[in-house]
Amino acid sequence: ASIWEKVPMGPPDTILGITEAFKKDKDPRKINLGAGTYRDDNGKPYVLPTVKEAEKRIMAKNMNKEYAPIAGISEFCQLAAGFAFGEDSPVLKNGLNASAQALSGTGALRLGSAFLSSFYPHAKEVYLPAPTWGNHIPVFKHCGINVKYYKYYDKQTVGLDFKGLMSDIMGFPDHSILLLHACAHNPTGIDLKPEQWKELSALVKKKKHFPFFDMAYQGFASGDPMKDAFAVRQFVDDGHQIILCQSFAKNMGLYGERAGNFTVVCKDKEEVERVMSQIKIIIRPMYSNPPVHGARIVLEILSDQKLRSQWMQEVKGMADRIIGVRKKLKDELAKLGSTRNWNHITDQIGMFCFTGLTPEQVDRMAKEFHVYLTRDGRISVAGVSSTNYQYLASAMHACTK
Ligand SMILES: Cc1ncc(COP(=O)(O)O)c(CN[C@](O)(C(=O)O)[C@@H](O)C(=O)O)c1O
Repeated sequence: ASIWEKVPMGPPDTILGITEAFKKDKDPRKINLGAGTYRDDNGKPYVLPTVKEAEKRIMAKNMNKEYAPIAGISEFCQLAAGFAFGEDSPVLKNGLNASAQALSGTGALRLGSAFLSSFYPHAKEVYLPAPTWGNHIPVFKHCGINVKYYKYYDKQTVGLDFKGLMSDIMGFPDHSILLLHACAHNPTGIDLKPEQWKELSALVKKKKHFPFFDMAYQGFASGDPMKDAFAVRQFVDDGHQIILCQSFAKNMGLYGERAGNFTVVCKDKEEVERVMSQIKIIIRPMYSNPPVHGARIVLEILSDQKLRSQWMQEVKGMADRIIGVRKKLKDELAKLGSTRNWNHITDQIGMFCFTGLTPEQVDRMAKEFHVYLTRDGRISVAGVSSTNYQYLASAMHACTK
């Protein structure tokens, strides 16, 4: 008998498993609306021109392939932190950010939960929005941090349940850890408005809660990275010492390069030293040090004003294409005679549209129409194009009328 005979078959990933099912489908009309990865209007992956230019410059430098430091390429970490907090933020000016390069957003989340698990001086449990990105749950649980939820999505209005959110957060014990999606909430595409972020910040301050920000889509929500960083900058301005997890997977199209940044905002430089020392102690036995190529690309782009502003245009172009497709899809549903209110398709923001389709309707979309989306009814809008939005609308209409 094999030593591993007791190993059970685990379930496929709720998100990445959709792509597997899509690949198996041979029907030419098939559409993949599962994983949150950008596609151009021809349904193809998009390598940003500024990324290609950055790679050319890196090649020309004939760099070596030595290990990066445990905490990664420090210029990358500083530029990434500046991109989030603002170059003129006191956090950067006074060197209060303990920042380490991470294996993209997931890696940063993992460092954050490991750090909290070892050092958070209050209850080791995190409150996640209901619903949230599926991977948030194991990222915390695997580090021994219990997960609970705060009200977020209002099924009736297919919008934000801000009252419910605020009353939950008011009711939690002081010093609770709150996971906050900085922009482009996944899976609902529903974000707080600036006024609501300010109200939430004041309440979090009153309750001494700990804000743990996940910003995986900066630039992808509104098309303006500075606007998308509003919540993070508001909370820091209000004096919260946040944790921030950043990903360059989407806004730079560096999915497979795993370029991310992890920051703990500290009270002074001495605290930064202590915190950095512990972050390095977590990283060393986990993966020792991060891959250099993705970080070098981000560094090339963020450190060159011309390349950086060209990149901002490219990010805006991606966000604008998604916004345009949302409108086309909503208008087509109306044209087909759907009597449902589909305003949420254009009210929502970022990579995802929370359609409101039930799991059974989602199953029909796959089985009868070869359209693949996650069972919570989320579609990755980037998978919709000017050549497939009509077919998609007809499938959605057929499953919901
Ligand atoms: C809220 C959130 N946070 C962090 C990440 C991590 O991303 P990465 O580690 O690649 O930087 C994702 C990606 N989530 C997906 O876009 C998605 O929900 O489809 C997809 O990439 C994924 O891995 O699931 C995310 O949606």
